[in-house]
Amino acid sequence: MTSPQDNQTKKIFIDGEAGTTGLEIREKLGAVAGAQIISIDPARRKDAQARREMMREADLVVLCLPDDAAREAVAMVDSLEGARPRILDASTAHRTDHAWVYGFAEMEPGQAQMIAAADRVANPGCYPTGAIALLRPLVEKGVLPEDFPVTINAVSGYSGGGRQMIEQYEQGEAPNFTLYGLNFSHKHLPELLKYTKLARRPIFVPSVGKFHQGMLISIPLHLDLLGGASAADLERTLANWYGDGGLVRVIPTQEETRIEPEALNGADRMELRVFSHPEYAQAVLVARLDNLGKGASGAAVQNIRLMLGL
Ligand SMILES: NC(=O)C1=CN([C@@H]2O[C@H](COP(=O)(O)OP(=O)(O)OC[C@H]3O[C@@H](n4cnc5c(N)ncnc54)[C@H](OP(=O)(O)O)[C@@H]3O)[C@@H](O)[C@H]2O)C=CC1
Ligand SMILES: CC(=O)N[C@@H](CCC(=O)OP(=O)(O)O)C(=O)O
Repeated sequence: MTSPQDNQTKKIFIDGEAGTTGLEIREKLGAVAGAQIISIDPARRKDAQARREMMREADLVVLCLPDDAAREAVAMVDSLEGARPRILDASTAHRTDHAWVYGFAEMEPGQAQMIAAADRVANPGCYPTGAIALLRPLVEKGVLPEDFPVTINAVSGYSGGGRQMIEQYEQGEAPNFTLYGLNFSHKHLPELLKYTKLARRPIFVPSVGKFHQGMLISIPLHLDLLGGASAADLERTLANWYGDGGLVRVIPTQEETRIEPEALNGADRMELRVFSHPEYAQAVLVARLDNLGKGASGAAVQNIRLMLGL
């Protein structure tokens, strides 16, 4: 017999549950009332038939897979007969696909409602979460011209590279610090361009350091090239956009002159700051988040709750 309680329970299959992001989502969903995780036999976690069976049973399929495997998983859902689970994809595969809703609830008014109603939601990338949060309000409000030459610097903990990179670091086989993306073609650029609304391709210089998780995204600006906008204008625009008490918060910098990436580890929120010097007319916008939190599993659980009304 089914109780009303059971009727409200939503079944969630995490394809890639054993990976870095999958494990974190599973753990966080344990605390969400009404979320029932249906798990695959670990011995069959890459078996197409076993995965299809789970997909058929699920209300929502969460993909925590490499891009190609995520595309294959979507094709598997599409080929199911008589079942149409909704999909949340944590990979890069569908983030700029018009048929998918971008899963950044705070990106602009109405986005959370679009996520709640969507069949297919793409979870944002970790670096784009910070850069889009800083840039989009400024572009939309006309404070930053859309063709402004923007450079996005960023540093991530090594868990951002998934299981393989974690193993390299933990076996002592990786350098302390590495700049990368120096082919100007990092996989996040299409997503950065589309959702910042910048018309000029930004220069994106990511880096990875010898710490497990945590992330900073920083964007230096010469304010005299901004047509009169002051650092206070930038901060006010961001503060008005995000308001108080949400997961994206604008923090006044006061006397701070440094910031480190690990302070939000384990948290699902993100902090935005505008560092500046009035005399030199220079500013640096900084976003701080946990790449595994608001940059991955935190955003995923936020989207799961929106999609399933939990
Ligand atoms: N780590 C992070 O900070 C972030 C990650 N993401 C995205 O989330 C996705 C997952 O990343 P992450 O968790 O870090 O990666 P991991 O490598 O840690 O995990 C991926 C998991 O998928 C499994 N897998 C691979 N191919 C298949 C397949 N064909 N069928 C079933 N399972 C498969 C892997 O198994 P095995 O290890 O045995 O190959 C592994 O368990 C990626 O697309 C990534 O871009 C998004 C935001 C941030
Ligand atoms: C340190 C590191 O390697 N980070 C990854 C980004 C994280 C990732 O692959 O996930 P998302 O695209 O879903 O954010 C990279 O630069 O490819």
